[in-house]
Amino acid sequence: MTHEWLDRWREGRIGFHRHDVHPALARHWPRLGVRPGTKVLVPLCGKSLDMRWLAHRDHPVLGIELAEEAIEQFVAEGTADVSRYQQEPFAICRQGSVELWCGDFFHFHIDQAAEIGAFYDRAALIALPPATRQRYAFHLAQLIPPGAKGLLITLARTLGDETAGPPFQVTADEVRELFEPNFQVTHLEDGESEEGSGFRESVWALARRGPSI
Ligand SMILES: C[S@@+](CC[C@H](N)C(=O)[O-])C[C@H]1O[C@@H](n2cnc3c(N)ncnc32)[C@H](O)[C@@H]1O
Repeated sequence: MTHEWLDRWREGRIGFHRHDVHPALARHWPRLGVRPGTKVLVPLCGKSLDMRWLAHRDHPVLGIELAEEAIEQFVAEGTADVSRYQQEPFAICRQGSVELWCGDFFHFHIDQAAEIGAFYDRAALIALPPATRQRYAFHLAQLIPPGAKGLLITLARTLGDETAGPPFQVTADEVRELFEPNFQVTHLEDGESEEGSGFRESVWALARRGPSI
């Protein structure tokens, strides 16, 4: 799967990338009550413009992305100076208040997550095959401190093979199964299914519960 993502970026097969800010982020983030200044973790971030939206609202952003191409494209599309440094095994690229960590999300360690106080997942969970999603939910719970909140956007298929992907369908039952052990899970909305897209999005607010994991 790792190589497939790198191939996609190299070949420009990035249909998942949006050229605008996700409307559900703009609509729901302000209602989560995450304080300005809180650092937001964006796992499997691609070169999402949502990170700039969060940064403009005074949130330092820490994105984690496997593909160097994605990170280079993100900073090339920005205007601020870029600084680069290393925190093994990640190569980090900082532009303004957005830090992009190039490497595998599952290698990102709790010690590196010290300042994180919120998260945003659009097309991260649904990029992962079923067996990896449990690992993702557990890893996220390890990185997020009690009380921290996040927004999660999932997809359900309205057409075609329900097991195909990426993107993978993640049902409401699965969201609850994956996250309820460690998060309070609130369903916020089901989006419209865009004509012919074959998908319907769902938006969730998650709040990390006490220390048990
Ligand atoms: C479906 S895309 C979504 C990107 C972004 N969240 C967005 O909304 O545009 C999934 C991204 O996750 C990256 N990725 C996949 N597995 C990863 C992993 N284990 N660690 C970090 N990034 C990963 C891929 O390279 C790809 O850019």
